[in-house]
Amino acid sequence: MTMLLRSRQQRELMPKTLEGQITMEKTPSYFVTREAPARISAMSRDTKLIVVVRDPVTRAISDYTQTLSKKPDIPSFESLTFKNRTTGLIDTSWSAIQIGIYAKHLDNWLQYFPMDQILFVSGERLISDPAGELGRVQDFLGLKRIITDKHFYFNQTKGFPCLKKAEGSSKPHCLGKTKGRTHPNIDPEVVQRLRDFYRPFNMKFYQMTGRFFGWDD
Ligand SMILES: Nc1ncnc2c1ncn2[C@@H]1O[C@H](COP(=O)(O)OS(=O)(=O)O)[C@@H](OP(=O)(O)O)[C@H]1O
Repeated sequence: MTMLLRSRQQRELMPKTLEGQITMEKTPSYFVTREAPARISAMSRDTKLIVVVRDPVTRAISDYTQTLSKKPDIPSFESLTFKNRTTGLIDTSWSAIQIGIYAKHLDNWLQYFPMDQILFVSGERLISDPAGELGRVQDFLGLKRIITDKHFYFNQTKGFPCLKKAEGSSKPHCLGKTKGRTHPNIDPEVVQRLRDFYRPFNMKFYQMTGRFFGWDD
């Protein structure tokens, strides 16, 4: 569901939750949609919010890779990055770049939700230590730590951790074909320019969340 609904409509679409159950909904665009915090807060002020974030530069390239897979004729990443390549002025209106300005989006959410109702999961740690990251998610949701490192194995071919057994099955489960696509090589100067661009926003984001995500090493 990518469309944002009015709070009453949205509540009606959500399954009924019994005592002891948690209803979850996942929509990537909520985090960057201006109206989302007000509407979700109107639906329920107690909603807990979980956001997976990764290095905004890699995120932008991943976003571009996804679009490229659907529209192979789009201009290069390098040309979309700049408003003016000569002056190095970055096109912050390009969604692939805009979405990675996490501190700005978080500011918008903090108008409606306290920080302790928002959990940021590290996309990098989700790959290198899935059980550790999911431990944080379970704690945040007030759940027992049921999912541990025993549930995962690292699949070298896929380059991601996979579940040893999928829910209701005895077979392993890995991420689908559209996850972990190979990214195109991007001009290192453009990557560096983007690193410089994001650094102050990343610093602000680390400060706001109290977590150092390590994107600026
Ligand atoms: N579990 C887990 N751990 C770490 N990384 C993950 C995970 N699931 C998805 N991904 C990566 O996120 C990128 C986009 O996937 P999404 O599932 O968010 O896609 S979507 O926005 O819902 O369409 C996509 O990035 P790329 O690998 O760069 O294409 C996915 O690989």
